[in-house]
Amino acid sequence: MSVAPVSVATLAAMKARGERIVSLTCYDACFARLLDRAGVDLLLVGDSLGMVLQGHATTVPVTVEQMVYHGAAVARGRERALLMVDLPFMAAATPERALDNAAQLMQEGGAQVVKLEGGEWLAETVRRLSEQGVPVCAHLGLLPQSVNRLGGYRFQGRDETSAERIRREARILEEAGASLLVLECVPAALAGEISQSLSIPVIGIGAGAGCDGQVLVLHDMLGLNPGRPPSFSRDFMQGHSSIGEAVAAYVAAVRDGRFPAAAETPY
Ligand SMILES: Nc1nc(=O)c2c([nH]1)NC[C@@H]1CN(c3ccc(C(=O)N[C@@H](CCC(=O)O)C(=O)O)cc3)CN21
Ligand SMILES: CC(C)C(=O)C(=O)O
Ligand SMILES: [Mg+2]
Repeated sequence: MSVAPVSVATLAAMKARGERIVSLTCYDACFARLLDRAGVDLLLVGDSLGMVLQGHATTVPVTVEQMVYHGAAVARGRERALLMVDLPFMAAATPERALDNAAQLMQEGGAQVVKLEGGEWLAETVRRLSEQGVPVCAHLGLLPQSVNRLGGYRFQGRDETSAERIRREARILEEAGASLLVLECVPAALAGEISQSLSIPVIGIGAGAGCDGQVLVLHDMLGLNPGRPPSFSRDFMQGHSSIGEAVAAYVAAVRDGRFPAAAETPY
């Protein structure tokens, strides 16, 4: 028996009902099948694959072609879960480039939602994409594609000026037509406030339990991070003897609001 596939409308309805949205990154068909069957709602083919799979120090080297390759693999494994793909570094540098690259991600890469990193400057791009029928996920807070400007992977929005900028940009991108928002590494109070004030679902990573949903990098939550895992992650293999069990435990913990706990909420 098949199940109704998840759409951005499904996620909006979940937010309206107060049901938490469960998301993980996913880069291949095998994991897509496993995560889909475990009840993950939203699969993100993240450009984090440049670090996790390819061994780069940042996500900057990742290309649109590589996102298409992994997107298509995940698309072949999924059935119910919605498939979101990152536009990688510089792929949304102009609205025209963003439209061309989003077309490729959707037509060849199986993307059902396209995610892009950045604030107010992307409003026109979000409007154009959404006019063309592309569901867009905005991404604010820590922007890993800007690591060379930022000088490291640090929490954002910790002072009032920067918090107010994130609030404002979230509003602007929603008004421009974004269907979803990812908030990465921002204080829980700020993320909770933005989640309540926006009508679109807000998915947090390192952003506390007050968001409408949670996302983690798959390898981090399976304890496969070779270095020190980010402080906001949890190793769900602890106490579980299979990957399927660990993923099911993550799904249940997010749904019940048990993840992230205080220990995984640095600010
Ligand atoms: N494996 C992996 N996990 C991720 O969450 C992730 C990636 N890769 N690659 C792309 C971005 C980069 N991200 C990162 C990477 C490191 C930290 C980190 O170590 N943060 C410190 C806090 C730093 C500070 O605010 O001073 C931490 O302890 O969490 C955070 C986000 C999130 N994304
Ligand atoms: C960390 C998430 C949100 C992401 O953008 C990625 O995995 O690339
Ligand atoms: Mg990304």
